[in-house]
Amino acid sequence: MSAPALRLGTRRSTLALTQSRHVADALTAATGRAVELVEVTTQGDVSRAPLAQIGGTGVFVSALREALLEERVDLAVHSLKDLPTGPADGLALAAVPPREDPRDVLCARDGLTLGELPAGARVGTGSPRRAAQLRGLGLGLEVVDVRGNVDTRLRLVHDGEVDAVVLARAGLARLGRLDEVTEVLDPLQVLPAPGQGALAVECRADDRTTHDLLAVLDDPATRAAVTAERTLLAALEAGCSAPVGAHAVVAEGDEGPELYLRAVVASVDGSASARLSAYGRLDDPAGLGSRLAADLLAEGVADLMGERVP
Ligand SMILES: NCc1[nH]cc(CCC(=O)O)c1CC(=O)O
Repeated sequence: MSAPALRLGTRRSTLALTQSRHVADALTAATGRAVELVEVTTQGDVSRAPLAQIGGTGVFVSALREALLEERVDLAVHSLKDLPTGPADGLALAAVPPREDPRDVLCARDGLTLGELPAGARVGTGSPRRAAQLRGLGLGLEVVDVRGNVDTRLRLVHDGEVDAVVLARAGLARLGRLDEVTEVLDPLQVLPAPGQGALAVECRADDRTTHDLLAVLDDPATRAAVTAERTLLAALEAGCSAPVGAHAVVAEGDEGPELYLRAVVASVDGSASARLSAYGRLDDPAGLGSRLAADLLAEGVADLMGERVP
């Protein structure tokens, strides 16, 4: 008799379902186990209130985690950047699959790039990190707060509500919507969110069977990169509440592969920011993340806080 299907908890958005199917297929291909998708509604999907008011990006995650802990599902797939940095009691991050291109992109009317948008152009984003970095470019762009799924945001451009939106390339790639991209933003100008483009596969910490099965999906290079990014974020969250961007890659050093981590902390109004980068050992990504966070705090980034951003 074959083992029962694994139950994979997922949000209902098209992006979440696409990501979850991708993980389900990879798991079946690698292990032969059938995987069934179980849709879980989260408050972040239902409410149109600003994310800050309903508890930040964690709202996308907590309903899935409850379903796991209540044993309604065996595993859950999240966008890693939506996962709070703190420890999750009773849960394990069983796999971090290979990451998509983590960069942000511009989707603008008439094929325009950032540099071609006229001063005063309205650029939609709900992310303080994107808003701060866009304002910091000094192009006179008007950042407009928008919410909703990827489809909704792209429609704002097509309907002429805004001149452009900034989105994660990874989400558009997974949805087959890369044709909407008018410019891939250089991380030297706009650094992505820690963990952007990566997925997180969680299971119950005491469920060794599922944990061991999921290990086949783990990509050590992606896990090292996002560990550095998220350790940096956690250290900065403790010290300041300004928008943070971070991106780590595995780079070839003189003595073999190492990690290269870049980060930015910006004031929400974009008037000030600090950018730093550092190399570190591939086998100690957390060490690199905390070191770069300490360097940024030593540069005084806690003073960039301004108005409080959750
Ligand atoms: N904030 C919502 C969210 N969470 C993950 C992605 C995209 C996929 C990813 O970054 O892995 C998006 C949309 C976006 O930022 O454009």
